[in-house]
Amino acid sequence: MITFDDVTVRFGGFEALPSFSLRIEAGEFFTLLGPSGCGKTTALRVLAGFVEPAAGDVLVDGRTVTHVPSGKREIGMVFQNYALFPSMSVRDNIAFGLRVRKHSQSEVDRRVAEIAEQVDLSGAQLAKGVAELSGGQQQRVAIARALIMRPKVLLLDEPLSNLDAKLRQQLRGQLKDLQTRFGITTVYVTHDQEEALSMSDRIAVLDHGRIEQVGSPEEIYQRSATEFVCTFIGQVNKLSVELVKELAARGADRLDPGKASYLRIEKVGLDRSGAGVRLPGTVTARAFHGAHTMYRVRTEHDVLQVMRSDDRLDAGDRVDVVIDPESVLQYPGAA
Ligand SMILES: Nc1ncnc2c1ncn2[C@@H]1O[C@H](COP(=O)(O)OP(=O)(O)OP(=O)(O)O)[C@@H](O)[C@H]1O
Repeated sequence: MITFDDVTVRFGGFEALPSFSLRIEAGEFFTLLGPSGCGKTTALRVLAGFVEPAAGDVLVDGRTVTHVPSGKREIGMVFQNYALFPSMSVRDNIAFGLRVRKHSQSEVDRRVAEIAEQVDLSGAQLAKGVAELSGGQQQRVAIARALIMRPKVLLLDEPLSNLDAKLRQQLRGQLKDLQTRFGITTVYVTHDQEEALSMSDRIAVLDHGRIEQVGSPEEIYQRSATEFVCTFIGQVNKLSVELVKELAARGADRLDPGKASYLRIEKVGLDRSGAGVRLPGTVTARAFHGAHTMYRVRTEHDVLQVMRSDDRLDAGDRVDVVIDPESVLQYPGAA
């Protein structure tokens, strides 16, 4: 549906995207995830037609659009700051694109009413000025304004990052529901790994303009392909050479102590019944987070961060740390 074929983008002498290739399927909720400056917005802007690549092509529905002007690409965009017209009413903001294209008044009225209902904006809200709406409502206006043009593709550039944490969480679900309901191919840009994991069908993790891994949220998280992906997604313990040697000596002979080794914080067992290699440890710190508790546990070789759903332990408690060698992720590189 969307293809980036060897796309290279340069700003002066700097290559923001070197030979970027990616395929996004029709109807997918696809996320470009990576740290600040990794090139995700640049990739989105190439797709939208705001940045022209130095080499390579972009295809939408099998048609090359590399040199097609932005306005003719049938692509809707929602930005971080919504880019709404502050002096216009909600209704006029949503109707803007149709009016520019000279649709009849009755057609505009019909489509505004239809889209407002789909994104849950009431008649009273349509009559308000955009500044009178909350951040979350303004975001729905921005989405309605994009969707009313019936684009083939919806691009969302960090659309939740201006909102407070609680609302952001709520809107993740709403946005995903909307996308499912419309079935529209969506490309989402974020640096927030939790957002990416909870909303996406597939994710591309980017670093320095290069794709490190493309996969489902589960693949990216459970089978991180590179050390960068492993440490960028979720929280991990880097294991010492001594600890990996001990695991290897105690039966985990697939583990290579010469490699960089990681264990996700929720994979460290503190439960006698767990399967794996047991190591004596002492809890040195505890932080209660409500739904889970974080512990620091000292073992002979390492201090491990541990996330547990129960909070029965305290600093000073002796515990059995249980490590299932199958959960250890290893990568070439410095151990
Ligand atoms: N118009 C431009 N001129 C020069 N350099 C640019 C331009 N746009 C982006 N860059 C550079 O290209 C790189 C990628 O930028 P981009 O905005 O795509 O990153 P990003 O991953 O979206 O980051 P953020 O999350 O901070 O927005 C950065 O190093 C940035 O400084």
